[in-house]
Amino acid sequence: MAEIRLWNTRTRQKDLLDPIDPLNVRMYVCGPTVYDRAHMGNARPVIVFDTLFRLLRHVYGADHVTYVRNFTDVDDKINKRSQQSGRPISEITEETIGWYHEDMDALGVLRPSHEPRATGYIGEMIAMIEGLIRDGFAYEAEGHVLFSVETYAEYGKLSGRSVDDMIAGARVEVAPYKRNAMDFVLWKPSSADLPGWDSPWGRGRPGWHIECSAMSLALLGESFDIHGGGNDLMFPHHENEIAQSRCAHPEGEFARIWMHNEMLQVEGKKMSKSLGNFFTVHDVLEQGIPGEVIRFVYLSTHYGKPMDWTAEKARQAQETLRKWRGLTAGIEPAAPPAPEVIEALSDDLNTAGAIAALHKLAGAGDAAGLKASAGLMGLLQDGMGAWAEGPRVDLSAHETRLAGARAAAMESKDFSEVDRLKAAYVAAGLEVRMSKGGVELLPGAGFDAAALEALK
Ligand SMILES: Nc1ncnc2c1ncn2[C@@H]1O[C@H](COP(=O)(O)OP(=O)(O)OP(=O)(O)O)[C@@H](O)[C@H]1O
Ligand SMILES: [Zn+2]
Repeated sequence: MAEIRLWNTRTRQKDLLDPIDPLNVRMYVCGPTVYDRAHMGNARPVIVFDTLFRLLRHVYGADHVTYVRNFTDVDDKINKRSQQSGRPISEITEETIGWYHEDMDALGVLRPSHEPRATGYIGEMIAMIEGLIRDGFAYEAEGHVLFSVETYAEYGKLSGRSVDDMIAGARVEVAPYKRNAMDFVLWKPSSADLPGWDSPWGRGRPGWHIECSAMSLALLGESFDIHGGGNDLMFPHHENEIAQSRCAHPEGEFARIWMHNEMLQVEGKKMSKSLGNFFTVHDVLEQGIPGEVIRFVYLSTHYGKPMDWTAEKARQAQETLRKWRGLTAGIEPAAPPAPEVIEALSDDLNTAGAIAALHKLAGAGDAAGLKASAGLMGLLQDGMGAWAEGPRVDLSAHETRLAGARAAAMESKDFSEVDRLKAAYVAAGLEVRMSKGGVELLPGAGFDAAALEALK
């Protein structure tokens, strides 16, 4: 059996994955807050942990892995969206979850074993909060329940911060009823116009952090193998999850391995809704970029490194996938996938190394090995390759035509025909490269063969 090693934020080293129960390897990943379409940054953890899910299923057996990714469907951002738009909350969350499934399916992502919605686990959250109050880890104040960070000596250990650092670095909400500025909300009161549930502390709603603690406990138990999410969640969200879960169930370990993906960036800054520097997965798919091209681009960079999305990366990925789709058309995948690919993935999910191994398989003409190994990474899946089908247009005739027009224009000094052709090629989704050496036409993501046909 392949040995899987994963970088563990908690221990700051690559740890061997030694499942608590190899017959049920368990992973929890923080999912989206559902009030808007997922942006390209949000897709990164989804693709990363889907690839890990696929590897775990391969190594331990598809029936021996439980993967939970939640939907946060109660949150102040959702309330605000509802108030601004005048639409009911349930309508917004249902619609957003539908979009999320559509978009992630298009990226070749498997549905997790469970996709719990926070609103389905309010009773479990209340029970956990009651236990925390009973055991002295939390207190009630003015209708709120707060977790007292001073009661948990290891608070801040995951991200390696002291409580003083955290106070200095974080935008902590100062409230008169807090005993310590770092204490965080487990439960808060709801006015009549906000969603609320009856509780021992009056009608209210949960804080964000307790949602993940309650859902992971209900579906995975007190101890499980892997917890994942973006590194933007490490503090405070994951510190708070740990504090709540470890104090509510001191006999359990909560999560053994903590994995954090780095951010998708735009000009050196995290792509985020608050900065407004985002574009959605839906936008990119609508531009005609196939989902598996997006997936390939993401997997080309190790999850632990920041990355940018660029049109050039997408173009190269599309070219490679087109070639590989041609090579593997009608071929049955070999079983099992190539050992080099499994080895790379087992080394802290080295997807870039695995893609290098796929290139070698393709270079050696091992179509069956390529298909099986790419399949393990969610690439070259059946039913996702329609974009690569259909007759390939012979661009060489167009290249000759443009080169001829240019040669004529050099003589006549009238470049109007060259300009007309160039504009038509660009409009058809081609990239036009003209140098002294010659003319090259490269199909981009939005390539439209029909538009070329129409070119007179
Ligand atoms: N730029 C990014 N790159 C990679 N992962 C990201 C990025 N932005 C958010 N994520 C991840 O997306 C997942 C969903 O998070 P969530 O729904 O809370 O995002 P969000 O709060 O809507 O995003 P934003 O940070 O833009 O407000 C989390 O695991 C988070 O770490
Ligand atoms: Zn979480």
